[in-house]
Amino acid sequence: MEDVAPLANGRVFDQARAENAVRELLLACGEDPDRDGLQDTPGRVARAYQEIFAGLYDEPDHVLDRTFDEGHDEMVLVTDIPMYSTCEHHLVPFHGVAHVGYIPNSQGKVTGLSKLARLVDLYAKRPQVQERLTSQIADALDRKLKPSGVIVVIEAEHLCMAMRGIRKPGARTTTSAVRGSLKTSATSRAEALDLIKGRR
Ligand SMILES: Nc1nc2c(ncn2[C@@H]2O[C@H](COP(=O)(O)OP(=O)(O)OP(=O)(O)O)[C@@H](O)[C@H]2O)c(=O)[nH]1
Ligand SMILES: [Zn+2]
Repeated sequence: MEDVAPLANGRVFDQARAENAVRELLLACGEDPDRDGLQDTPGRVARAYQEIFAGLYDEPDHVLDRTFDEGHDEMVLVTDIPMYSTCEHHLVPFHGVAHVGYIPNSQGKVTGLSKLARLVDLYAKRPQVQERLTSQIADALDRKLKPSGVIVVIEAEHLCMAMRGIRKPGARTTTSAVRGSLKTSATSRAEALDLIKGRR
């Protein structure tokens, strides 16, 4: 792999800089980055961060480029999409599941089901807060599919609240974002939430 890999969206991942930063962090913590066991760590951590933040280099709208006119104008909902993201305050993971649904527009414009999970992954692989992650997924669907309604619900555990700080492992945060008819119609929204809650 080249040291500075040019990636989409005008951003680059600077491997050498990231390695140096990890080495500095180890030194700052009082560790010896040259001891056996840590020698390859800066390179490894840098490569891991390139993967963990891969969504910085992708254009979300491209995920939804392929659409089909299926004439289906009722709810499409994918639940329990596994989600791993990184809290931008502490750079530790928050993880859980995302539920993503939409009601196609009157032309019945739909996208592939996997694209909903791809969209979750793309935005999750950035430094994030859960609220923004949830809205960004909803807004991308709204923008590209121009659906009648969108709902995104994310349930996650934040390791910054579990392994440090307030130390409440198991505490779960739920966020939702609704757009269009799923925002304006309490009945449609209740139907979607029932499908999400009753999925097991
Ligand atoms: N709203 C929101 N807050 C988050 C998210 N992830 C982490 N946080 C919170 O961000 C806050 C940062 O608070 P600070 O007081 O600046 O940082 P801190 O001293 O490390 O806070 P503690 O975690 O309470 O120890 C904490 O309350 C975290 O729980 C998120 O996705 N959404
Ligand atoms: Zn945090």
